[in-house]
Order: sequence, then C-alpha cells, then structure tokens
Amino acid sequence: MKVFITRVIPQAGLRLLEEAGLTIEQWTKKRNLTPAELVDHCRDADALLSAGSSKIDAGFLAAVPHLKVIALHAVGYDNVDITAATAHGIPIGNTPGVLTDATADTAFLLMLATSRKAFYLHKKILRGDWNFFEPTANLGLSLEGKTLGIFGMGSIGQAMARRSKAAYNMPILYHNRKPCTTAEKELGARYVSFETLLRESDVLSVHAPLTADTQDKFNAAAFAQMKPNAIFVNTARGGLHNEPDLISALLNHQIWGAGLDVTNPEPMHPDNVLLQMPNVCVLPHIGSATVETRDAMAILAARNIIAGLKGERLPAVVNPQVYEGKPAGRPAL
Ligand SMILES: NC(=O)c1ccc[n+]([C@@H]2O[C@H](COP(=O)([O-])OP(=O)(O)OC[C@H]3O[C@@H](n4cnc5c(N)ncnc54)[C@H](O)[C@@H]3O)[C@@H](O)[C@H]2O)c1
Repeated sequence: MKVFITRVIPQAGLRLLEEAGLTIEQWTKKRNLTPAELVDHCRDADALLSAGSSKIDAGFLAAVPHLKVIALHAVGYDNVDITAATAHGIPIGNTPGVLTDATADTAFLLMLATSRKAFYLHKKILRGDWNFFEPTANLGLSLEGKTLGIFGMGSIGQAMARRSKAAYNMPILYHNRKPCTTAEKELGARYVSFETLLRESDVLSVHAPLTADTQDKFNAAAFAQMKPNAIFVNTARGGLHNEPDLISALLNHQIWGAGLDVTNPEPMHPDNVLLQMPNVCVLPHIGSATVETRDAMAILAARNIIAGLKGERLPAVVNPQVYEGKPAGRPAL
C-alpha cells in the first residue's frame, strides 16, 4: 500500500511507515505541490500524509475518494473541508498535544521579543548602528504584572498563560467558546467578553483555530478598542488578523506592537512594511519547529496513517463522525 507525503518529514515517522510495510512516496522539491500535482500523486496512493497547507477541499476529495485516510502533520485543519471528507468516509488525523509546548514557547518568545524590540535592534546592529548615544530609542516595555489576554483558551492558550503567569505574574483574561475551568482553577484566569478582552489586555495572544467565525476577527474595529500600549501576538493562523488593519493600528499608535508567527499570505513579502517597524517581530511559521516536536508530530501522523489503513480508529481524529453508524472498516493492512 502506498502513502504519499507532501513534504520531507522526520525519519522517526518514515521509519514507522516502513516498518508497517508501506511504500512511501515523498515530495522533496523545494516548492509546494500544485493542486493538480497533488491529485496526480494521490491517484495510486492509499493514504495521504499532508505536511504544509495544501488545500484538501471538496474538489480534491472528489478526485481521490479512494483514499482510506488523510493524516495532517499539524494540529490546525483550516485547509481541510471536513464535511466533504466525512461525506466520502475519509478519516482526517491531526497532531494535537505534541506541539503544544513548542508553539506556546513561540508565543512567549514573540511577546518578550516584541516588548523589547529585539528583532529591530538586532537588525540595527547588523547595520553598525549600536545607538549608544541615543539610548531612549532602545526602550521597550516591561511585562511584569501586565495583563495577558488569551483568545482561544485551548491547549496552546493554556500553555502560554501558564508560562506568562510563572515568568511575570501576569493576571490572565480569556475569551473562548466555553469557559475553561482548568485555567480558572490553576491560573486564576477570568472569562470575559471579546470586547473586554480587547479593552483590558496589555498583551493579547491569539490561539483559536481559523474558522468562518474567527476569520478577520482582529480587524480595524477590534484594534481600535485595544490599549495604545498593547502588544498583539498571533501564533494561530494569519487569517485571524486583517493585515492592512493591523498595519494601520500600529502606524496610528492604536496598539504598541505585534509579534507574528503566522501571516496572510505566507510567505510574507520581504518588502512588507511590518518588517521595518521597530515594535514588530515576525517569524516564518515556526511554532512547532523543534527537532523533538517535529519527531513527535511525524510519529503521531504515521500512527494515524497506519491505523487508518488497518480500518482502525485514528489515535487523533478530527472527524470522529466518520465512524458513526458504520461497522469498523475492513482491515486493509
Ligand atoms: N504557529 C504554529 O506553527 C502553530 C502550531 C500549532 C497550532 N497552531 C494553531 O493554533 C491553534 C490552536 O491550537 P490548540 O492545539 O491550542 O487547539 P485547541 O483546540 O486545543 O484550542 C483552540 C481553542 O480555541 C477555542 N475557539 C474556537 N473557536 C473560537 C471562537 N470563535 N472564539 C473563541 N474561542 C474559540 C476553542 O474553544 C479551543 O479552546 C490551531 O488551530 C492552529 O491553527 C499554530
């Protein structure tokens, strides 16, 4: 049986697939597959392991309904039409949990780096500009005791809140689809409306998935309600903030700074004005990019593939409804 993999993934995952007797075809070119290439490579595959943001939409799924499982090398699944996959009876796997700490570290890094203008000052040193005689230009903001607002208090939001509370004793506010008792008990986090989150946060860190509800959630109207000293951090998906509105909010001093691991589009154009702003730090979507985390993600994605091909329930399934009212699939492995 054949697995098509859309990008080079760690050996730890490939080894598991090989040990299961699967034939692996991996896309190794240094560019993303086109939609047509993705369909072509999946025609004779039994499973797809998708690393990156290839669109797994209704058109793609209709072209390859024979796939027995699709495993994402990611926790976010905004690139997948889950309804269409379920209608075709294709289970979709993802990699929750194993990337929580690495991504929360990235959010924390961006909060701290932005508060101290770290990326901008690094760039100035590269230009030979140490700015010794104008030290006020280097001043950032302290984080101790400042209020952290979390939008999306799931696994990564809680991990970010835990780090910030431990490091800077930050009071935590959050807005979520439903109250999170763990964060309330463990961190004293306070559930607030979206408007209160905007108005009262000194740092606002975004950790909700990209959905129709959250698309462009952080737009001109939202930034206008934030504090002039607020730092906006997004490690979730670039589609949650409206980039022109974010740029205006920064230029008009409606907010103080921004730390972004995700942009819209990706990659960000090197001439983007955000990259020239002192109070902005941008990373190239490296939330989960540690050796250990990527190994763990590859292993979980491989386990999802193997379970799917055996007709077993995936260890991490996004659309459990695919199993409803169906007898367990006939083992194919
Ligand atoms: N930068 C990266 O490399 C990277 C890495 C991992 C995850 N992510 C992103 O981070 C997101 C969160 O990951 P997670 O593991 O914490 O997921 P999670 O499911 O544990 O948490 C998401 C939280 O968002 C909340 N939420 C959903 N819709 C909401 C809405 N409309 N309003 C308010 N809250 C809402 C949910 O209730 C949930 O508590 C993922 O969806 C993914 O897009 C990015």
